[in-house]
Amino acid sequence: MHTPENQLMTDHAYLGGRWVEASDGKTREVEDPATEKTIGKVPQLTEDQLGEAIDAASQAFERWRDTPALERADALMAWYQAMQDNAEALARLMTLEQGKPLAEARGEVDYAASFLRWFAGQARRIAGDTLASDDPDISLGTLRQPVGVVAIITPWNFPLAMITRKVGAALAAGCTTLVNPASQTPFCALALARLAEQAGLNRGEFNVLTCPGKRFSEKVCDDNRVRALSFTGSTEVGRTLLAQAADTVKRSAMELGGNAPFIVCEDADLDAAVEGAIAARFQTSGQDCVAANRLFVHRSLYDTFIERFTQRMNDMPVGNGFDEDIEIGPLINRDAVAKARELVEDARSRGARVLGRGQDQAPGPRFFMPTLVADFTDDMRIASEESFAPLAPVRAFDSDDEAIAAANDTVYGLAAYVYAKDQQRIRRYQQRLEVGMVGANTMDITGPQVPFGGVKQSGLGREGGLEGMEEYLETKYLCTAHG
Ligand SMILES: NC(=O)c1ccc[n+]([C@@H]2O[C@H](COP(=O)([O-])OP(=O)(O)OC[C@H]3O[C@@H](n4cnc5c(N)ncnc54)[C@H](O)[C@@H]3O)[C@@H](O)[C@H]2O)c1
Ligand SMILES: N[C@@H](CC=O)C(=O)O
Repeated sequence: MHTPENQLMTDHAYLGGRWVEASDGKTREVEDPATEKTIGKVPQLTEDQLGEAIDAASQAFERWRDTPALERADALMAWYQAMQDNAEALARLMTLEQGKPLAEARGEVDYAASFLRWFAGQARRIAGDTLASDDPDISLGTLRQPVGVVAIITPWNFPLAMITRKVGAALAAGCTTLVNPASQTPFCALALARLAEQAGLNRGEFNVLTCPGKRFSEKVCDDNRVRALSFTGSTEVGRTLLAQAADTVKRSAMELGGNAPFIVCEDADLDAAVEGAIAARFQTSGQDCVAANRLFVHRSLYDTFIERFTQRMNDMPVGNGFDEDIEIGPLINRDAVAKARELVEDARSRGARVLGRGQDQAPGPRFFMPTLVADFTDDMRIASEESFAPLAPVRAFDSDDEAIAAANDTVYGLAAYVYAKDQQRIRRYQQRLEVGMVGANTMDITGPQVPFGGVKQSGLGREGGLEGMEEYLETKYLCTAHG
């Protein structure tokens, strides 16, 4: 198991600062999606062990919440440094279990580590207020305090960054954390735990608990000591978790699915728009919550856009993420490929034009060749479903009002992109698009310092930025009578 690809690979879960197997010996296999070969096994912790983890995190909270902010910041910085020192091993592990091309995996390691550095800084900026009092003998103020033990459930598409964006903020605030990583990508999470241990987070502040998501969510949602639930994943599972968290009235942060529109206006720089659309649609092999899921192009540019986009798309190398120059890796499982194929067939049967190299060129059962579906209409499934595949539906529009109405015609509201030159037009789009994030003339919108999150059924709350710690802090109001 300890090949050069996976020197950080650990086949034990991390509970209360100890490396443990499942008490009933049960394990689950993890596969390399590119080859479908088993790369290792991780324990499936029992319900009792999850109870032990809650005990450990609760005890750790008693100590961690009173640890000086500077010490919490130092621990996060040591963890950041350990990630940087092991960046290549982490990236290779990610490509192995998640499948993303190595260059993208390296980018994610850097992105993931950046949250630890950012929140190390923010740990020292937690501040309450002094409020104006109507009575000179009474002083009024607020105190910011950590909410307590936080349960965290994360997806497989960004196996490091979706953890550090939450855990960095929670630990900085003084909370302790119980993380349940996606079953497809537990090794990245366990590698993070190894590095956290090196950084001194080894007494229950950060637990990585491998087991089925449902077992984890039922246990933590039932326990009053767990005061917050932070989830990143699909809207469908998010709804279930919100209902579960309601029983013990937990603080809930939800980063859910998207259906991002990518709008190319009549005055756009077409070359930039094509490059932006290629990146926004195909990064992470299309498995990105902020991926451009629907392309809207002004009719005056439509045919040229399709021609250039298709040319560029057909040049993208598809294959194992470890191979040089690969731009599109495998999808996470065969169901994802089957869904993408169904979406294409549904669109074709309703009159769309399907462009691309064809699925018979796919280098294996988990690969989906990048495909453009031209002239999509509202009755097609691709108009409303998140494809999570390298599949780009495009259609023409005639006016900005029409594009905005079409873009907003979805239950999702995570990200949107607009390409245009006129600044007033850009402003209008930014104001009227019903999303949490808008990129204008760029698709590169994320970073540790920005408030990432969605509106409508794309979620509740923001991660990163100044807002990212709010989920993990309570405001206590203090009223003091003097004399
Ligand atoms: N908004 C964001 O920041 C963001 C970021 C990344 C991914 N996503 C979304 O995540 C989805 C893809 O990820 P996915 O397929 O892993 O999503 P998913 O909802 O199927 O799974 C996410 C996590 O939830 C767990 N889970 C599944 N069912 C559960 C249940 N009943 N109870 C408790 N836990 C359960 C899984 O084990 C996994 O760890 C997409 O919809 C994507 O848009 C959103
Ligand atoms: N691409 C997102 C994660 C969503 O899948 C990010 O940049 O944080």
